[in-house]
Amino acid sequence: MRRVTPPARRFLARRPGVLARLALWSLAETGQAFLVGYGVARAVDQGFLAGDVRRGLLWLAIALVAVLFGAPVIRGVFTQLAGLTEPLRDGLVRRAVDRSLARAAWGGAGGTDRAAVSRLTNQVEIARDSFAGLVLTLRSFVFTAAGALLGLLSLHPALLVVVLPPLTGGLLLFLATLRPMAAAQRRALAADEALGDHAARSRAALRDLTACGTGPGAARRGAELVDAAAAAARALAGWAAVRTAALGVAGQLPVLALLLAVPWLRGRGVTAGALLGAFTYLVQSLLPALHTLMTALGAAGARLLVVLDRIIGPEPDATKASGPGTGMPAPGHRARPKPAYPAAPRPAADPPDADLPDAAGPDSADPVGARSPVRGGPAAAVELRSVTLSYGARAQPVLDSLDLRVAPGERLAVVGPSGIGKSTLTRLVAGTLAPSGGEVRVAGREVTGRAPAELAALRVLVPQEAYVFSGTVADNLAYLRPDADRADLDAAVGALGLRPLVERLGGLDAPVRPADLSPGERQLVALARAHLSPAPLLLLDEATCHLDPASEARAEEALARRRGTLLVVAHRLSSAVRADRVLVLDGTEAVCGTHEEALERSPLYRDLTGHWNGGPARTP
Ligand SMILES: Nc1ncnc2c1ncn2[C@@H]1O[C@H](COP(=O)(O)OP(=O)(O)OP(=O)(O)O)[C@@H](O)[C@H]1O
Repeated sequence: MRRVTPPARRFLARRPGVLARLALWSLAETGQAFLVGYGVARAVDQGFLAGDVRRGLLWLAIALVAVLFGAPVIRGVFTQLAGLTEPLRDGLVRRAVDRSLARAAWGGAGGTDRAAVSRLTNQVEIARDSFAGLVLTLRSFVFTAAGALLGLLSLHPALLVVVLPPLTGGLLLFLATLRPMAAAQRRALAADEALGDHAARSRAALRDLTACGTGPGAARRGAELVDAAAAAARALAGWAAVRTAALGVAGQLPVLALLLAVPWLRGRGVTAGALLGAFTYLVQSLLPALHTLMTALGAAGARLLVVLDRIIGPEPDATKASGPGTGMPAPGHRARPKPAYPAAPRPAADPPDADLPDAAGPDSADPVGARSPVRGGPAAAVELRSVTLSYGARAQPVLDSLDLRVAPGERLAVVGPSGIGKSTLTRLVAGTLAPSGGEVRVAGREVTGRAPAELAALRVLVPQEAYVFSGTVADNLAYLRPDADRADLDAAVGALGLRPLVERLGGLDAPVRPADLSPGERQLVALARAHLSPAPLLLLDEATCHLDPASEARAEEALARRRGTLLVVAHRLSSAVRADRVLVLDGTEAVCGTHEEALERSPLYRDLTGHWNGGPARTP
């Protein structure tokens, strides 16, 4: 109230003409309210009870004309009302836009004010409608009540003694609920905005969520916000119930009091006509006006205060806007930018290979919670046991009873014609696809059904379409290893041949706009990120397809030098030749061996190498 009152006063003070015209039309309402009860009272006392039917009918006709006169009065009021509501709406829109632009300017990229849409549309409309409703009802109540109370006084002062106490008592009771109701309304709006903000951020970060496997975390946060919004709405409904009870008391008690006081009033000389007139005032004018006022004040008034405060009140503290639970950076957050979900599960910050079964001692940390099933010997880096995969109950299997064992530190190239199942195999090994039959193990641990965070500790999958997010170069590189220092980042940049790109962008702290990078450059960034990852298994699914042969060779060599196992879906002969072994997928057949063995045993591989060499198929 304190914050909203001064600008509201200034707003009204600038429009004396509109207010004067509104008051004139409202005065007509006072006369109308007065005449309705007064006409009924005189019709009874001086007309029908006095045996003068004509006079009675004349007074009734006067009361009727007063009622009918209500229509042009309301029309006049509405015409003047637009002179208040429309400038208010324009002013609020201007204010909301100014504020959002200012926030965007402070926040820079990612610092935009996502609640602005809610303020510009929903909240401004709420303010305009609530303000119009309030002006209408408040004004109507004041002028109608003045007419009705004047009428009661003119009929008999004793009538006021009976009617006023329950009326004011009910009003006061009602006014006492306004403050807690406004607080509940504020909480409900805040919860609504937080939910909207979360939904907008989640939509913008869908790729991050999928890439990092943080979808369940974001969904949990969304569910919390939905619960909070529901709780706020319930609290609001609770106060609305209290207000309705207060309304009942204020609305019905005066009539009841008047009924009970009839003998007492008669004893004080109140005539039957005056009593009827008093009931007319209550039932026809005062109580309906009071009812509308209470409803409007309780709902529209509380809403208006809260919404005005959000639009013209002080800026919320940006640092508080994203509490620790939100997992979202605050608008204007300038500290080292992180991907949209910093709480995303990341691989354990152990040194590289700490997770390798052969590197881990008996007491070393076991983030996945399982050990090699083979006692005394190192588990295979990748192990497929009779793995079958069909995309559908009746579909032909893409992989059929495939057995494979890749030793720790080995480099395996997977080759085969388009659509044969190479990506399917990498997704199975990565644990993002469950086999229809058989078992997939990475570092001795079955991957199917594991939580994304556990999978992230075991392997990194770099797909063909490399993912680069808005942030600095360093953010992008260190995403899978947040504790990497400058020397680590620099080493990865050098190893992957990324230095010209980093220099062109302006160094490790320079911002990256993914759209400004070529597909090959994006692949280099993704490969350097994978290079830094502590996960012991690297899966490259045509992750170098946009690189020239020299860059590809350099990247693959760097990734192979990194301690750990490398599984590469190859699209060039050189890639297969560099590998320790080649897995040739050929429908239901699969051949696995060194390059020479594969050439010898697989006609398909011979065809492929012939094609890759640009010449006819080669037979050894
Ligand atoms: N989600 C899916 N639903 C149904 N079928 C799919 C799905 N994903 C892949 N397939 C089918 O499975 C087969 C193997 O696809 P996969 O992407 O694994 O082949 P690939 O060897 O990686 O092909 P490419 O070299 O063209 O990338 C294809 O016939 C493909 O149409």
